Amino acid sequence: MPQKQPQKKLATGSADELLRAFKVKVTGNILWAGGLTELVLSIAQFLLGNYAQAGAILFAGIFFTAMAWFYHGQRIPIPVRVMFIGLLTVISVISIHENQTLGVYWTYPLLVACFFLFSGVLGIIAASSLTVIFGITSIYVMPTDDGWRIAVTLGIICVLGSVYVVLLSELQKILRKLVVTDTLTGLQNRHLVTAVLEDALHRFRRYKRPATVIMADLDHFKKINDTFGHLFGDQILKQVAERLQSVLRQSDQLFRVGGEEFLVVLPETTATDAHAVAQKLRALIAEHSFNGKDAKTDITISLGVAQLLEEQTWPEWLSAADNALLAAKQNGRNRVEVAQ
Ligand SMILES: Nc1nc2c(ncn2[C@@H]2O[C@H](COP(=O)(O)OP(=O)(O)OP(=O)(O)O)[C@@H](O)[C@H]2O)c(=O)[nH]1
Repeated sequence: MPQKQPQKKLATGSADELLRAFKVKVTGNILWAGGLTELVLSIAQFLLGNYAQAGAILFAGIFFTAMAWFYHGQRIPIPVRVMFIGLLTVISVISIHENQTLGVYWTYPLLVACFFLFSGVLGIIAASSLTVIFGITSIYVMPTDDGWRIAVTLGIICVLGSVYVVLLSELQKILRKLVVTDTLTGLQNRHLVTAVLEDALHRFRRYKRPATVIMADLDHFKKINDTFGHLFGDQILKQVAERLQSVLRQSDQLFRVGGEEFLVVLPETTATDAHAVAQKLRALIAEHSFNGKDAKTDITISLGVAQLLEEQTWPEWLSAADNALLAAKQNGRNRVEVAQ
């Protein structure tokens, strides 16, 4: 039985872009909200007669609002985010020192904001640092019951937030895998094809490294479905995927790009070598029968090979392989054709 090779790790293209755009929006909104809240708070402190605090908060408010406006719709650099948290931490520490318990209220939202402003481990590090700083300050300023209570509740929020971040990152990994995986065969689906082809194109243009694609399509698959049923057809597709994968190298990428259509991207491979690979794939499918739950059948596959050419775009490259596949079908199926 052919061995299935592990899938390679790759960026998820548009799924990652969506996530990045969402993060940009969230961090941008936090900066806006933080800046505007500071402006309002500075007025309140001014009216209460706390002029030094009002001045510090006003400075922070103007700075953050300006940053939010400046980086509107863009990724906010980490140093700016660190400044945001750092400045508010200093203000909170002063506030705890001046107002005791009343000053502690602002530490909780600030702690939670760390998890939104920084992703993954960075968020946990930022929140832990704040917990330590606010905890020590509270115990120092209010050494009896209050200080310890505050330190413990801050610690609990930090731990819960960290657990949530880890959970979220695991969930993100699973979702990323689901987005790029064909659920029937376990192969990569067409989601990553563009990224992989563009990468090959880049290597070709920059380092003159060859790359070739093989477009493969099962022959008369409709007949298999019609004769044995769709479930049997699914079993065949799974087995075909396993057989194809078993022949390929670790560096080759196999995709299921359509119902009974597969794409192989072979980096560092010329059309001559890819033709040999395609022949091997063809023979592997044609030479042994496929066993489903209640039936057994023979099947063949047609393949089109195209090496990336100078001045070709990736859609033109793919289209060349498609045309070669069409030629293979027209010339009798169960054969390999190479793009001219
Ligand atoms: N079982 C199963 N069948 C599928 C799946 N996706 C597509 N198909 C079937 O694949 C068949 C493709 O048929 P055609 O496009 O006519 O191609 P063909 O019969 O293989 O003929 P040629 O490609 O010309 O050799 C259709 O019957 C689809 O229903 C799937 O996920 N599972």
